[in-house]
Amino acid sequence: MKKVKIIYNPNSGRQIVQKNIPNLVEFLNKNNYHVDIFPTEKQLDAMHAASNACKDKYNIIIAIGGDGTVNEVVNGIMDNTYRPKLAVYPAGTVNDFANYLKIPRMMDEFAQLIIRGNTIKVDVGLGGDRYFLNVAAAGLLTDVAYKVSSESKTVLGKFAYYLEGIKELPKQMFKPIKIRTRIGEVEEDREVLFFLLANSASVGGFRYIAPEASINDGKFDLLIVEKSEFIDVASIFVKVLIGNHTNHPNLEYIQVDGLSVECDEDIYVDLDGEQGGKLPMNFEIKKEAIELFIP
Ligand SMILES: Nc1ncnc2c1ncn2[C@@H]1O[C@H](COP(=O)(O)OP(=O)(O)OP(=O)(O)O)[C@@H](O)[C@H]1O
Repeated sequence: MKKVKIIYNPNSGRQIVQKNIPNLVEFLNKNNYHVDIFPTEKQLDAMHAASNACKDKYNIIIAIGGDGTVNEVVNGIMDNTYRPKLAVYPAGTVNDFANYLKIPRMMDEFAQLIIRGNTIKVDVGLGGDRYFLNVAAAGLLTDVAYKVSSESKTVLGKFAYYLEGIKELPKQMFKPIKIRTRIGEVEEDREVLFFLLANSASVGGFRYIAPEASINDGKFDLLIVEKSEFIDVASIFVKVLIGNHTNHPNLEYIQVDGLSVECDEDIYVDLDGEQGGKLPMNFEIKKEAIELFIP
């Protein structure tokens, strides 16, 4: 009998998906799976629960929540050499990675995905001492996520991010950060508004921000927006919506297997939508480190 651990955040997103959990458990039990559930109460609960599930040799972990919960579960799994297969049941406001993989939100479709058992090994990023599944980013707009309260996210969903983003634009728009990047042996001083390392193509609800990204190629897609005037940033933003921004003159878009960023300013790095410490930071990729259920 396969052992399944469900780790869920009762407060993520609009708290709709969580109502399906009893049905999911019943369905899995009927199909001969042993299921234990663990509701999180606070930060890092999901990480510890995932790490314990590895030690207790669960076959499958189902993470139910937003990108923050999924990030914690990934961190818990990556700390162990025995790694259960992971299924992400999206219940958050954005859930980029699950959207990218087209994971269903309907309970019966999601349950079928577990039973069918199709999986793919995906790359996992390491930023400093914390892992990330989808994105590491710093600069313009990245601290938006921290400024949106959990209540407003629950009510407004992902529009809360955009509303908060628009409010923040005038203040932060023209504040470039001085960084020194090292890619392989090449060091470069740059003034940038923003950079991100993406694993999948979809970040922050923008589906095509890293259009060439592949989740198992052992590479990150690095996108750097150089110091720019408002008009250029506006044109990049519009192009990002349809994914034809990558050859914009103010932007660099390349694939890398690692990156190191130095910076003298107090700049936070966002890992999968959560605060992940400050620059300077080294970023590495762990190729095909976790096995994920896919439709
Ligand atoms: N019971 C809880 N109540 C409040 N916060 C929690 C609880 N359990 C965990 N958390 C914290 O909330 C963070 C965010 O949760 P999660 O990502 O699941 O939801 P979200 O913020 O609604 O979704 P998204 O990340 O897609 O915006 C988690 O990283 C965790 O630290």
